[in-house]
Amino acid sequence: MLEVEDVSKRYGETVALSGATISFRAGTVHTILGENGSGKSTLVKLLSGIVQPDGGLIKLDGKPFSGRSPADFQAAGFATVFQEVLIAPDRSVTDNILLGLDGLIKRRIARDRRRETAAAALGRFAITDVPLDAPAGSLPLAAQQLIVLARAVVRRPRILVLDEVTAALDYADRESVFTLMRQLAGEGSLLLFITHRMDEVMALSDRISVLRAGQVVRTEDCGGSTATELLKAMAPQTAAELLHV
Ligand SMILES: Nc1ncnc2c1ncn2[C@@H]1O[C@H](COP(=O)(O)OP(=O)(O)OP(=O)(O)O)[C@@H](O)[C@H]1O
Repeated sequence: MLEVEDVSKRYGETVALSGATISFRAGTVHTILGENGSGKSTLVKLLSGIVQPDGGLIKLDGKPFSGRSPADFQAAGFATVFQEVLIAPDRSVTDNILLGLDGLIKRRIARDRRRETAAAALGRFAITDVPLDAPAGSLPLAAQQLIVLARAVVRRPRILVLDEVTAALDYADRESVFTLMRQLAGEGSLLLFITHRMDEVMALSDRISVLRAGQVVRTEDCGGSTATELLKAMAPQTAAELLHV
């Protein structure tokens, strides 16, 4: 469904990604595992149109995808939830969830349906009650994280990229987000899940790619390696220190 082929990205002297090749399948949760600085966020930015690769190709449904901007990627069915919570603090929760959607689907959602649409998106996974009319900036970080997740879900993306999104959430909401991810994958979407939490990786993933120093060092089905083997692939030095191997 989605392929990243031999993709490279440098920032000045720093090589953030080097010859990265990963094939992603529809209907799967595909986890990208890597240490800080391994290139995960760069991959996320490439797959949301925020940065362009220096070389290589992104393919969608077997054809080169030439999107150059976030709007192009959104129109092609991508949605990304970033590590940093991006909200319009003075706007209501409803406005924040529907932000940009009116333009995207080329029609305005009728006024009376706005709250209903926002509530339905949140209702798919949020356990914590999030007041729809409150200014989003007045709410705790965890509620803001739920808002940006709902903003992605309401678009019904084919490809949903979640970059370290569970850190701010409490246990119940986190579990519920995981259930949603499995549901969306079951409905045929591709879920790209960026994390460095091994417990989440093993519980959720269908496929796993490991990034190290900008390179994809392996892609395999979950269960192909133990958590220890994945840790060794991701961070050999840390693994050696922790495991005395
Ligand atoms: N805008 C930038 N300018 C210069 N260097 C950058 C920039 N963005 C990323 N880098 C560098 O590129 C490399 C890969 O960074 P990236 O943020 O993709 O890694 P990451 O795995 O997402 O790390 P983290 O988990 O800390 O977000 C790092 O060495 C980083 O310092």
